[in-house]
Amino acid sequence: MGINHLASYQTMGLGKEWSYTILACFACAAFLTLWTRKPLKSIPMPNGASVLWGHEKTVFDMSAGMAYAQWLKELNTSVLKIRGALGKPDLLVLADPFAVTYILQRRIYDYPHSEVVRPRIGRLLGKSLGWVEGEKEHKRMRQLVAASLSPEAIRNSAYNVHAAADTLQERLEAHLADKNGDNIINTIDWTNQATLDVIGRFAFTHDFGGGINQEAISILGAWRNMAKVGISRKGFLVLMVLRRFPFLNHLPLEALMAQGNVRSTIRDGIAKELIRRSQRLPGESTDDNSLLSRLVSAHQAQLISMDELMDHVSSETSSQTLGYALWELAKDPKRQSQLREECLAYSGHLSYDDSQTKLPYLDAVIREVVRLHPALAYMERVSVKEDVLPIRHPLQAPDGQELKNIKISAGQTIVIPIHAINRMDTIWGDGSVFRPERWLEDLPARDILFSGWSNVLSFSDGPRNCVGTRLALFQMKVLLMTLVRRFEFQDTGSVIINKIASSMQPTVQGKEELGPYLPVAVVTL
Ligand code: HEM
Repeated sequence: MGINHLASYQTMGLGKEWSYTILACFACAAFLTLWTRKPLKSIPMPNGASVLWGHEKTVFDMSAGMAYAQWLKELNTSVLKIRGALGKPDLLVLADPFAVTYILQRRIYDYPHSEVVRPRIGRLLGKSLGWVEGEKEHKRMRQLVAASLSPEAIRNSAYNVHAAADTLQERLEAHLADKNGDNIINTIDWTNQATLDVIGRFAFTHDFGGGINQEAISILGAWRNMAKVGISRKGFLVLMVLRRFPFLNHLPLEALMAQGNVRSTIRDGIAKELIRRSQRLPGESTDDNSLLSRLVSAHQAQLISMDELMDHVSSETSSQTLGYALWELAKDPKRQSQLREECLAYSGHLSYDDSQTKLPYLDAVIREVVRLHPALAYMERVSVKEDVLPIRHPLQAPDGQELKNIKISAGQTIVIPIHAINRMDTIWGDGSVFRPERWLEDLPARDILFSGWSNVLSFSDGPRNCVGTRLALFQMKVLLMTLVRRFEFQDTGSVIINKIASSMQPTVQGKEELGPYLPVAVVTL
């Protein structure tokens, strides 16, 4: 190990002694791993693993999700393994529909989040629905949250989404009138403000002032700092070290503290106040079905803790997806006009029911953006016991035999490369192309499609799929419709490289130091 790597650990805030401890741990771990490395021996592996970082540095260096796509294509396989960083045992990468469906739909409680993802969710969002593991506990939390995100709940609260969309429109109009010519915006900033505004109004009956009042600035600022650290080289090092040595999760590292800051900003800043306002006397009846109201009632009935209660202000995923929608449309003026025409032909605010059927092109655009730009580029899970995974596409073992399933041992880390799966040419023909029309044509043959919402994995699948899917889709439709009716979006020519900090973060090539940035030019119509 060279001096530079030692220096890198020190810049993470670990200090010299810790750095030496980690290096010693690494040396032992690497030795043990190489000595005991037996499982997955018939699974293909790409070339190019480095001794120190395995294949994981390549995954980090390339635009998010691309390395998996490249390896799956090169090896002409739907299952592969990659070398883990710092001597971590090989990771199994699954892009096979049978294996993925088996895990997500049938055995999800045997495949909890990996040891690095779970503490991260805990730090970011607290011990909320996304964090909880175990069937009983998860079902309890899920039931609690799901009713507040049902079609009925969204139908009844659609006016909140409309109010946030109107505010966004007014603010952008004012910004463009004011700036006089400076019309390039970072879409992510604007969509972050709008989706925070939606979740505040929808779930917490709380006004974030269009996403720009002091509370909103603190929350979005904390998210941004977390993302900036997460996408940096330092963030990668921390992630790899934590994954290899989970006990380090409890150290005061800057990258971890940045995640913790997001949560404490939410907790200390607004969550307490929201709860205080919503407290009602025990036994007092209510037909209020809002998320906050249900959580507060559950808290009073001691069904969930104060911690669990404070963990539901999250809107980043919808914001990023919406940002990518504007960026794709900016690069494709013809399709943008087609969408505008359809949206202008619909008068007034979009109702939840109409959003399901009345605007087919808007629906197709949203499906296409969700497919091409999944907010989570991949999911990591760990098997709790030995298992045999079914696969649709048999593998060729080195001895020439056909493998029709994969034996895995307890503790096996599994990567489900959502981004690569969603773009597979073997399913879509032109998987990397933005072509909303594919959703208006016949879909590919059923037996090659994955399951999950709209046959893509962006909202995951099975009992732990995204419980907020309906709200996410409705708000993205309303916000996008509002924007394209009033503004034209134009390409700036910037090359976008996607990075990951919990979720997908677009950056401009050569300007990565700016953090998440997805520029488009905007003109008021
Ligand atoms: C485009 C927007 C969104 C995308 C792409 C998305 C994607 C996902 C994915 C992939 C998961 C599974 C994560 C895993 O198991 O590791 C998930 C879970 C979850 N999502 Fe979303 N999400 C979005 C918006 C939302 C919204 C708006 C809400 C709530 C208001 C929400 C709430 C949740 C919750 C609570 C879970 C955990 C569910 C469980 O474990 O049972 N999401 N989401």
